[in-house]
Order: sequence, then C-alpha cells, then structure tokens
Amino acid sequence: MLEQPVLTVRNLSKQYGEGCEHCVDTQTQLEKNYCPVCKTIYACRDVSFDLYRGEILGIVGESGSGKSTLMKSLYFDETITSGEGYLADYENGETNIFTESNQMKRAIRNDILGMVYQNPMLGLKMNFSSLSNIAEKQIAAGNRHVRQMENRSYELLERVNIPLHRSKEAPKNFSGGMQQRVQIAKALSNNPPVLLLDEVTTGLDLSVQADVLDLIKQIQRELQISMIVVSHDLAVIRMLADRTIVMLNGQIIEHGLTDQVLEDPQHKFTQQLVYSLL
Ligand SMILES: Nc1ncnc2c1ncn2[C@@H]1O[C@H](COP(=O)(O)OP(=O)(O)OP(=O)(O)O)[C@@H](O)[C@H]1O
Repeated sequence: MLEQPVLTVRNLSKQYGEGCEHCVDTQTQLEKNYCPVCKTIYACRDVSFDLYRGEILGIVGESGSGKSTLMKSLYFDETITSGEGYLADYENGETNIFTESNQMKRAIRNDILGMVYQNPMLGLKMNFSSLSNIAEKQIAAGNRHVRQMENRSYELLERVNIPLHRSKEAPKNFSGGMQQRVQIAKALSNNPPVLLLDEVTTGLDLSVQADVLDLIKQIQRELQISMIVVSHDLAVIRMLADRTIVMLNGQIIEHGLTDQVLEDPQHKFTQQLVYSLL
C-alpha cells in the first residue's frame, strides 16, 4: 500500500488583485506572474505536491517566484485564492484545511504546524524572554501546566544550544543565529508533525548558517519531523532536502529527488541555477 502523505497540496493558487478579462482565462500563458493589463499578481499558480513523513522537501526559486507566498498560505498567514490542502494528522486527511473556520485554522497552526520565518521578528516577541516565547505556543495549544511548560522550554533551548543561563533573556539581545535557534525551539514546542522553514539562514554569516543547517538536519533525523525548507540558495537545498521543487513565476517548473534535480536539471532556469553553483 502506498504511504499516505503527511501533507497533500492540490492546485493552490494565490493572486493579489481581481484579475481581468485579459488574464483570467489566459493565466497559464502569462509570460511572468502578473497581468500587464490589470496588474494582478499571480503569486502561486496551481501548485501541487505531497510531503511524506520524515522527509525534507526543498523549495527553491529566484526572488519573487512565490516561495514565501506558498509558505504563508500553508501557515494561514495568507488566505489562498483557490486550492486544496490535506493533513494526515487532521481529520484523517479527509478535510480541506483551507476551507476550515479561522478557529480550526488556529488549532491546526497550534497543534500540527510549526513555522520558522526568515525574519525572527515575525516569529518571536523580541522583548519577551526566550522561555516565554516558547511557552506562548504551548499556551496557545491549550497547555496550562506552568512547570511542565517550563521544563519543555528548557529542554528545547538546550536542544537548540541556547545556554540555559540566557533563557530568561529577550531574543532582542541575541545574535541572528541565536534568534533563529529560539524560533526553531518555539516552532518545535508542540511536537508538530510538519515544520515550515522559510529562508531561515538567509542573511546569517556562513559559519552561523552552517550551525543552523546542522541543527535542522539533526532535529529532522532525531524527531523524524516532515519539513518544507524554502531557500533561494541551492547550496542550502542540497544540504538539507531529500526532494526538491523548483518554482518560477508562481509555478512549479521541476521536481524530483534533489540529487536528480541537481545532476540532471531539465528546465533551462534550473540549469542556470545549478551551473551558477558550480
Ligand atoms: N501582499 C502582497 N501584495 C501584492 N503582491 C505581493 C504581496 N506579497 C507578495 N506579492 C508578490 O507575489 C510574488 C511572489 O512573492 P514571494 O514573496 O512569494 O516570492 P519569493 O519567491 O518568496 O521571493 P523572495 O525570496 O524575494 O521573498 C511577487 O511578485 C511579489 O511581489
């Protein structure tokens, strides 16, 4: 029997703007991701993929290709225009999560998904202690046991190598790499089966970047969490992802095992990306 994906996404589209006669019917033929007549932006167009248990799925593409919009849509930060999504851990994978009520979406976010943003200010309250930041996600999920939450927060901070004597400090005092590690700890606090990571190492020094990537890899190995890792950097994708999706102008133009995509890129754009890495 085929393994059931932890997450199934079908025909996810997100547009900014109403569309017009020119673009509504010819969307797929648009040269770029926007309509030259009404200026509607088609940030994601008919994106479909499956995510399997324990795997890391990489999403790579140039700036503006729709990667962040896809991640925000999956985490309900953005409301999609159309499409379907199913989580194996929600209603047996039989209910389209995108048409659920806001209350149910919040519950899905709290119980099943974790998100790590490129900008730590989106994921953390910079003036609250790291401990409170992690506890916040546990409280949102309904936990009311202070001692239990505290213990879990300490355990996670230790796991992501934040010295415990700094756990009561606010992330605003931390370096970029440390802030990302606190975000990772927070995202993991409810043991989510699916973790979303959006350009989490972009902007960090190379050595700090390597530490954070190592941490992500270790966590995936130990906890067998399924992850979607978005990056414009193929080197990051090569290090982390089992399978890779390449996006261009809001669409998936290529997908496959990461080694396969890197060694034998089919699309002209992927070829350019790969050769720029050599
Ligand atoms: N709130 C918004 N309103 C209008 N257009 C938007 C909005 N958010 C994103 N877009 C547009 O959607 C398209 C996809 O953007 P998105 O941020 O998803 O790309 P990306 O691949 O993540 O790029 P980057 O790596 O630079 O963040 C772009 O053309 C962008 O300008």
